[in-house]
Amino acid sequence: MSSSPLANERTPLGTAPHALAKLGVVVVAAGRGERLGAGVPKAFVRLHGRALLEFAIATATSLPHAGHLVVVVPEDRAAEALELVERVLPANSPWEATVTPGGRERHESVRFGIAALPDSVDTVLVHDAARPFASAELFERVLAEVRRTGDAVVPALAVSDTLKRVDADGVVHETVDRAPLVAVQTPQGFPREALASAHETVQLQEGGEHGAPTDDAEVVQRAGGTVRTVPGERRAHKLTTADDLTVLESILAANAAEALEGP
Ligand SMILES: Nc1ccn([C@@H]2O[C@H](COP(=O)(O)OP(=O)(O)OP(=O)(O)O)[C@@H](O)[C@H]2O)c(=O)n1
Ligand SMILES: C[C@](O)(CO)[C@H](O)COP(=O)(O)O
Repeated sequence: MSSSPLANERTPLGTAPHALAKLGVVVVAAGRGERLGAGVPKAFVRLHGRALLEFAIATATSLPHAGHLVVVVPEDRAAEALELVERVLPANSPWEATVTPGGRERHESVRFGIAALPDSVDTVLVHDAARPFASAELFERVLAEVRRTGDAVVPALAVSDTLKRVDADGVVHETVDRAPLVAVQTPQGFPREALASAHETVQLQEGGEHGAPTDDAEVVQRAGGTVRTVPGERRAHKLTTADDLTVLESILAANAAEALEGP
């Protein structure tokens, strides 16, 4: 960080001055976490004394690139998020950071995040704060594939359970072939222009036959773009319900030295 993110009021919530950033990372942390029901947004849930958002910021800004990080948070959490950014980013970091308010739906928060990136950013990784232990290697794998292909890229894991189609009463109608199915994670990577214009297109279509898109790959696909996959990883597990806390605790224990390393 070239100076404190509070030093320059470029957005309503504060920003650092920016140089020639080419990589942008948007960490979305503005969800309400209703399925978890912790009483605080998931990004601010603490594991071993640290907010989930802190882990995501630390990993994103550990990438060996000069980049610009945008953290998208609920408006009333902006000051807390700025404090986290200041704590995590070392004074000599090549990363600059902006905190900006989110929207009602995830795709709106991403759109606001993209808008807060400096013009010099040409490639964007969008990451859920709710996946705090996605590794730097995963970020690099996605980024390399975006730059190699010029397409959108998402991390994907094979589905390991047998899948059934059921009706509203829970009665099974058929077994679904799982061979062509994958579960996708974040970070998801995109050429900036493709992502920004896809979000504009989807915003105009809102209220149409499709519901709200749940990830950015879907946004790009709806706009006619190609989305590729790279191998995902178990440690990029998402906090969705209370059961996931146990999974995240075990991932943290398995990667404790690295994940709990102080700034
Ligand atoms: N309006 C929203 C909704 C979601 N997110 C972020 O998108 C990620 C994944 O979303 P999800 O798991 O659906 O989070 P929540 O919306 O918080 O969860 P819930 O649906 O249970 O309320 C999270 O890091 C969340 O903070 C966001 O920035 N803005
Ligand atoms: C973006 C995401 O993490 C990809 O799996 C996911 O779509 C988040 O939203 P969800 O509604 O919990 O699937």
